[in-house]
This record gives sequence, structure tokens and C-alpha cells, in this order.
Amino acid sequence: MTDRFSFDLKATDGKARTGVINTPRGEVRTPAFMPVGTAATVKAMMPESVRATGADILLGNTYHLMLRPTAERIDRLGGLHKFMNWKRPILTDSGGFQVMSLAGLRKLTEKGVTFKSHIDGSKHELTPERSMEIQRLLGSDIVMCFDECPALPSDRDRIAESMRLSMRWAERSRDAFGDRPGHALFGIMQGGLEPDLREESAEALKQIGFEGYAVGGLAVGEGQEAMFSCLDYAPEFLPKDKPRYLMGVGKPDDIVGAVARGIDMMDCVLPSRSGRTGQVFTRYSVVNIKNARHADDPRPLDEHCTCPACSNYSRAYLHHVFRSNEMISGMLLTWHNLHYFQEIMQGMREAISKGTFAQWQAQFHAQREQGDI
Ligand SMILES: O=c1[nH]cnc2cc3nc(NCCN4CCOCC4)[nH]c3cc12
Repeated sequence: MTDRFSFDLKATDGKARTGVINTPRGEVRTPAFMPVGTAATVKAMMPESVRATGADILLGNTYHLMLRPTAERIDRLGGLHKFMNWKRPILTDSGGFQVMSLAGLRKLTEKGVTFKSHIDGSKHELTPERSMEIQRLLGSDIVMCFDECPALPSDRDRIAESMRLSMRWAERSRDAFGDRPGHALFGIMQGGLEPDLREESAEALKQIGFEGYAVGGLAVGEGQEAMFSCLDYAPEFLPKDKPRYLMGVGKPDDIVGAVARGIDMMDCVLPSRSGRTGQVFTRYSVVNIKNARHADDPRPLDEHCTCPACSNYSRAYLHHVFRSNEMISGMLLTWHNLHYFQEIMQGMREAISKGTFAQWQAQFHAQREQGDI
């Protein structure tokens, strides 16, 4: 165990990297996928079940927790780890992205953002300083800078203006974060799909200096091709010896493509949200368990999968409990999806360590060609 935060790069294979992030609350094997624990829970999962899927770290949402139950209450109760019974690392986002996507009546100024809660309409303010205070009260191990993520498509001037605001907010976030050994502050690169603005953002962040760097401003509707075209150059602008975190990504093939381009960490609601809506990810395809074709199928979702859903239940059963809106449906399908996403991460970590990432990637795509079993 360590009382410091550090990143050890263990091996690379092409642009793909594998390593370990060391934190006082435990190690994070990279490339890493972070399940999203929005309101202090990964929906439909017990924390020990999330750990059983192979997750080393969770993501918590500042926006949701500041509104309910509030960061001050969580702090009084011993912090987010104790509150949600997750003893391993937690990364919290800064709240800015969700204010813009969830809150009402938002007003954005140089200072920050004022908004009305989507829960009860109460007025709130988020600034770099307040976001750092909230994330400190939550006790998160990895804190994200307060930034602004412009929607795509946006014109170049809007992207440039927004990026430069985010860089000023990154400076204020760094200043407000203070000296917190064992905790990390990650900067967030912006700049849309403009290579020169992406480089300007990376240079600004490196000048300030962070323990890790996120690629923001993607997975906001630009599509996989445009996202990959940006990832073909943007990660290289960031320091090699620090973790690189791609925010909000994604589908299995997004994740594999991002790792192939030098990304170390990702988060996405997709596996958990889809688990509740009956969308199941397997090595062959995406299966919609609601489809009548599964009603009499005695086979598991994926005969190669060792999760509880695939080990103990038939497609017919999963179809039945989904159709009947039984709670166990969301539990089993979420568990399966998270288990599968972690299986992808483990497969990539091993392949990069052995220098066989290209072969692993080829097999990953070949299996998906053949479609559902
Ligand atoms: O620049 C960013 N800054 C801070 N937080 C972010 C979060 C982000 N999340 C996404 N995409 C999420 C896309 N999800 C896919 C699944 O369905 C819900 C949305 N893109 C993101 C960009 C940023």
C-alpha cells in the first residue's frame, strides 16, 4: 500500500499502454473501465458485486451528490467511501458536464455556473472552487477539474472560447485543490475536433501540472469516426508518464479503439443503464433480451461468460423476468454487462503485456462479425 498517488507504466504495444495507478485506497489496473455510481450506488448492484466483476475504481457524480444528499451530509457521515461501502478508489467528476445536460435555468459566467436543481428547482452555483470543495468533502481519490464541455458540432470560435475558459478554470481548480498527498487532480483537455486547439489546451494543462489528464469534449454526438480521428493525435499531446482518461466512453468497440490510441481509463453509464433496459453486450453482439426469440431459449446469454446471469440462468428466464419487470432482471443484466466490460479490459491488459494486442483486437472484431449465437 502507499500513501502517495503514482502511475507505473508497465508495458506498451504500439500506442496501447498497460500500467497501474497506485493510490492509498488500492491499485487501479490500466487500461481501466470505471462503472458509474451516480447517486452513491452503481444502480442495481451491491458494491461487493461491482468488485466481483473486476472493477478497481468507481466514478461518482458531483452534480447528483451535491443536490442529494449534499456533500456536507456525506462528509458528516464519514465520506463517500464509507457512505456507499466502497473501500477502493473513487474518481468524482466536477459536476460541470451534468449541470449542462441535466439542470434547468443555467447561467454561465467567467465565475462559474448557476442553475436550478432538476430535483426540486432549488438554486445552486458551481465554480472551480466550489467543485473542489465538494469533491474534497466527498473524499474522492481522483478529483476532476471544473470545465465546460461544448456540444458538438460547434463553430471553431465557440470551441476556442470555451476551451480557453476551461483552461482558466483548470488553473483555479489547481489553486483551490491545494496540497493533498494521496489525492490526485486531473486536468481536462478540450478543443473539440481542432488539432491546434487540442494542442493549445494540452500545453496549457501541462504548464499548470496535473497528476493525470483527461480527454474531454468527446462522446458528445460527434460519432465514432470523428472521435477516433481526434484520438489519433490528441493523447500524444499529453505526458506519457501520467494516466490518460477518456470521459464518457463507451460501447465495447469505442473502448477498444480508444485503448489502441493510447487511452488508459474510461467511464460510461452504458453497461449499467443498458442492463436496466434489457440491452446485453456479449462477445458476439448486442442482444435485446426483450425480443420474443428468447422466450423458449434454454441457452445462456454467452456460454463463455462466467457471470451469475450466464452461469445460472437461461435466456428464457432472463426474457421472462425482464418482461415481468422483476428487479432481478436489472440486477442480472447489469452484472453481466459490467462483467463483460471488465473482461474486455483484462483481455487488453494481458494482450498489451504480451505484445499481442493487435491479435487480440483482430479476434475481438472477428467474433462480433459472426453475430449472436
Ligand atoms: O468534456 C467533458 N468534461 C467533463 N465531463 C465530461 C463527461 C462526458 N461524458 C461524455 N459522454 C457521455 C456519453 N454518454 C454515453 C452513454 O449514454 C449517456 C451519455 N462526454 C463527456 C465529456 C466531458
